[in-house]
Amino acid sequence: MEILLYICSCFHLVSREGYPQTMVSLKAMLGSLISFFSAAFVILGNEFIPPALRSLFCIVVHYFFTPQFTVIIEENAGLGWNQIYAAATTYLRTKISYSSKSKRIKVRKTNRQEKLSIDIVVGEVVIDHFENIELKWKLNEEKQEKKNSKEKPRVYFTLAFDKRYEKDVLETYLPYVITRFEEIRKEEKEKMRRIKIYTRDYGRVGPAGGDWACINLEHPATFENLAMDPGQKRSLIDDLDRFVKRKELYKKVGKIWKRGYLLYGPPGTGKSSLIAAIANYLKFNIYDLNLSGGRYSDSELKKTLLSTSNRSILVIEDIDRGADLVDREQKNNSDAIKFTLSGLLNVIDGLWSSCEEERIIVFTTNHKEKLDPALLRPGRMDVHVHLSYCTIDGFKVLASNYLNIKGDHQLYREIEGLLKNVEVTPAEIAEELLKRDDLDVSLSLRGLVEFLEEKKKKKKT
Ligand SMILES: Nc1ncnc2c1ncn2[C@@H]1O[C@H](COP(=O)(O)OP(=O)(O)OP(=O)(O)O)[C@@H](O)[C@H]1O
Repeated sequence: MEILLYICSCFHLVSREGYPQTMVSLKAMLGSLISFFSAAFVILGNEFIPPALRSLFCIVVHYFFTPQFTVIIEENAGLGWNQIYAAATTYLRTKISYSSKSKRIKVRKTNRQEKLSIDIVVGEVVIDHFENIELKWKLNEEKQEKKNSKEKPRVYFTLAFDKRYEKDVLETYLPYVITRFEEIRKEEKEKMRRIKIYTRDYGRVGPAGGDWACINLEHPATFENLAMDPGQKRSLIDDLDRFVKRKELYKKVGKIWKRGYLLYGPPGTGKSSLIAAIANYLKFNIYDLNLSGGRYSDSELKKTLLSTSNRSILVIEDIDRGADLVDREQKNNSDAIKFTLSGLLNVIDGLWSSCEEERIIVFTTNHKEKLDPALLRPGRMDVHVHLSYCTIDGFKVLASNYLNIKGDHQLYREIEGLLKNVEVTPAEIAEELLKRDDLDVSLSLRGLVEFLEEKKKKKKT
């Protein structure tokens, strides 16, 4: 009798207490059957069935019969939008790839986007894994029941997973999806951000200072199209990457999160182009502070600097003219600018010490030798980048930019030999390569060879 009651309870025909059940659902029956056979399988199987077959059975049973829990995420939450729905839409984009199992995906791209953006399609399932939980996302659409209804179809996500993880999914996974959504949105916004270049408009701005006029930075310079020594370029990119990632380190060691770069070299070697390339790379705005053109008192200067934003590059060009500033201060002339370059850097340090975000300061000069060595020390100018006359590596970048030459060319040996003997700036070469209307590769290179030979002759005489 005991055994009979146990079997019946397994089938939910009677309750464990022995009372008959009024309703027996097919699903419950199936579940009970599985548990009954599983129990029998385990008890009998220990003796008669090989272990490999037993564990395979357990996996199959677990896969097909583990109770699933489904969360429904509607597009709207009452009158407002459902944040989890929006978060899931964005988050799942990062989970679908060309190689995913989805049979259909949606792609789109605006002219401001660099890459295709991929979206989930109605009816498709996207599998995600979080810790050891498998999550099945599906986008669903239900047409409105009323015929000719103009209402939009009801769109919602279903998120199915093993019921055991209900708490983890609701309390940890979904908040994680929202956090990722916010991060992705921030990254996307950064990518779409138009970089601006700010400058002081002296004609318009009064002596109190602080106002900057700005335009979009449309400078096409990037690290790819910049003619520079490849090793130097790599180490500069690495330095920038390291710097922007080190917020916590700077905080821990009590240093202002700023980095100073000194770009030096003859005119036309790409100092301004490099600044634009850095701004394009980091998506930082540029503030161009022309010291020689402005007359600032200490307080004016502070106001001007305080009105610059975080995550920006402050550019102070031609700082060798700073020697002029020092001289003028020493003369104690009341009309003169009331600071030295070193004083300016102290002001900057003071103002930026309370900044939460990273700042870059770039100095340029054609005459590094004229600068006060105290200014060149790390902390002031952490990285010195020498932009020099064109080498064969730099020339190849220019040839690729201007003439679309990707590989080698028969005139390269000759050009390489000439570049070793002639001081020519990338700006001069760019000019030569642009001279011919048709941009015929061989004619342009031949023209460049003639130009370099001419320069070489002049050098000798
Ligand atoms: N390294 C380079 N790579 C690619 N193009 C360059 C480079 N250097 C110069 N050019 C070309 O020459 C033009 C002028 O260069 P750029 O203004 O960057 O030089 P600069 O060193 O800042 O000169 P200056 O000291 O006179 O301000 C650029 O617009 C660009 O077309």
